[in-house]
Amino acid sequence: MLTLEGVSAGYHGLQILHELDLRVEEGEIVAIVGANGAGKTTTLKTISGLVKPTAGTITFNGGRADGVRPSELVARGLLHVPEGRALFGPLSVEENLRMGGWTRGRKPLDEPLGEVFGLFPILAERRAQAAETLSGGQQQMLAIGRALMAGPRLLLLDEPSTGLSPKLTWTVLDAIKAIRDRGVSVLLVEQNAAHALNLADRAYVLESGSLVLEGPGPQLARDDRVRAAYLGL
Ligand SMILES: Nc1ncnc2c1ncn2[C@@H]1O[C@H](COP(=O)(O)OP(=O)(O)OP(=O)(O)O)[C@@H](O)[C@H]1O
Repeated sequence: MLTLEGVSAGYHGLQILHELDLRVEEGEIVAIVGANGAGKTTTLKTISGLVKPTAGTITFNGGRADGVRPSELVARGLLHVPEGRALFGPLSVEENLRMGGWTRGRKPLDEPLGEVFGLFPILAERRAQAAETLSGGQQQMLAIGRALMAGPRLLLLDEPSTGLSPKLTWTVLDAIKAIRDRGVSVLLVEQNAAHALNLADRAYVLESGSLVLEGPGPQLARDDRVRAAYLGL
């Protein structure tokens, strides 16, 4: 579904990512864990076309994805939910969700809207409330819900548990599993390695812009280097 081969990228001539090889298969939850500043967000931005790679190739769903405009990638089913969520604050929950459905053109949005409300019933209850007045957890659900409105094949999620209480974190993590079970692949970036490794079918460890380990989530969680560096054990 998604393949990165030898991908390097950075900002203003400063290289941040070094020759990344990474893949996400259909129906997988894949996590990237790493410390602050390791390049996790930059990796997602490079995949979604917000940062241009300086080397390497990215393919998505059988076609080239590097050098492609972000809006075209969205139309092809590659959706990025950024850290900070980027909601339309003064607009209502329902208006935010409907904006997410722009790729469907003039088709009615009742069906995808119903699916999002089924996944996150709290959003149905709050459908008329301004996005900026939602709690942090509700805003995260809305950001994910808005991406789902486009009918994604792959969701890129940047730190979905940031700022959430433990209970809400589990609500969001359970929703990510439910999304995968509906056939959407997920690439998840998390500083909270315990959560990410627990959830992921496969995971990568990113250190200073290089991928240094790869394996099934639970197996990486048992790796001594991962335990010492990222799980505080
Ligand atoms: N727009 C930018 N211009 C210049 N440098 C940037 C820019 N965005 C990020 N960087 C730098 O790139 C490096 C990687 O940042 P990135 O945000 O990808 O890391 P991260 O692993 O997501 O970190 P965190 O967990 O703290 O969010 C950092 O050194 C950061 O300062």
